[in-house]
Amino acid sequence: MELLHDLYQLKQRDEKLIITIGAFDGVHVAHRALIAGAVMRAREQGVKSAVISFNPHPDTVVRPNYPMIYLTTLEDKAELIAEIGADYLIIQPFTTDFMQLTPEQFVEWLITPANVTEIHVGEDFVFGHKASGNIIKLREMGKQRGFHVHSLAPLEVGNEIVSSTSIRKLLIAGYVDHASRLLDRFHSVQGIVLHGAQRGRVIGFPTANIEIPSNFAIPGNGVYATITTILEGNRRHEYSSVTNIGVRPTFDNGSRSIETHLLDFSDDLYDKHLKVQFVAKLRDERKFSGIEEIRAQLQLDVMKGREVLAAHGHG
Ligand SMILES: Cc1cc2nc3c(=O)[nH]c(=O)nc-3n(C[C@H](O)[C@H](O)[C@H](O)COP(=O)(O)O)c2cc1C
Ligand SMILES: Nc1ncnc2c1ncn2[C@@H]1O[C@H](COP(=O)(O)OP(=O)(O)O)[C@@H](O)[C@H]1O
Repeated sequence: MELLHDLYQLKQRDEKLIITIGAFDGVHVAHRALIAGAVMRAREQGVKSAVISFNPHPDTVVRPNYPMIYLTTLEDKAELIAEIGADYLIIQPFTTDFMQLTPEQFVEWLITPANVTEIHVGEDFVFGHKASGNIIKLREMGKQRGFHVHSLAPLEVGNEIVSSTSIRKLLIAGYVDHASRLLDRFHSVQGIVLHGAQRGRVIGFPTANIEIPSNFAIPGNGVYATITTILEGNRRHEYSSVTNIGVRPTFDNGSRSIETHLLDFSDDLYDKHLKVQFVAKLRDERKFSGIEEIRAQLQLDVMKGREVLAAHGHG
């Protein structure tokens, strides 16, 4: 897949294109179905497929007072879209000027640089200033301008419509396993390992504390069975792990942290880049009477974590 930042970069190529367009935060099962549909059609016809998305998320510009909580970093989004098989990913900067485009101008922006033959979008797709363009308008414009519109009805998993909003809510409430069914993968959080109070090694469970990324979906406080990956350039080392998100009521009731204990691992992780995938919640965070009691619980957490991860085919 080729990553572009401007549709006009496609102009010189003079290729027929089947495109899909959206914010695609999380690249959840419905996004995947839409993108896979466009990729399949393009392959059938021997033309190229392009995914058009935005950065930052359009909601941050359209609703600036409403805090945005991302499900994916831009890098993860690109990687997930590449895995589906798209030929191009175009990340259009979403600015206040871009937000002002009328639906007609939006479609001109979309189709002028390239030879777009089909546009694949969800049925509820809206575009242009104040979301005044919809699928009916897009079809009308397609008739005039010579592209076909394919729409996908809202996708359900177990009678529930899949949406980035519902996944954010599930994660924040700690339902990481439920969220993973709508994502078709485990939700993950990445960060650099910071120095903590160095209490972990005293308890017998050293924990790598990762910096909490801002504006990102962090699962609710609690203890989770996780898979932690150490990212070093192109190298990735994966470990089973148990992770606590919270304020450590037994000790300091301090600032919120994400701390992960890697199983069958003993090495320095400070300043390393970690990715933690959340598989299932094990329990709520609690206040214990002291080190002995928390140590006994952590041993149980590790046992339970191993069981849960094994049931998911890991470890
Ligand atoms: C799997 C796991 C579960 C944890 N559960 C709790 C908990 O329920 N209550 C609590 O106060 N701290 C909990 N902790 C946090 C420990 O208290 C913490 O790792 C310890 O304070 C070390 O902090 P440090 O990394 O800053 O040295 C948990 C940590 C892990 C790894
Ligand atoms: N199995 C492990 N899981 C997590 N961190 C480990 C592990 N083994 C060694 N470490 C190292 O120990 C550090 C955590 O020890 P800890 O006493 O909890 O200190 P801190 O409070 O600074 O996090 C990690 O950042 C990492 O460098």
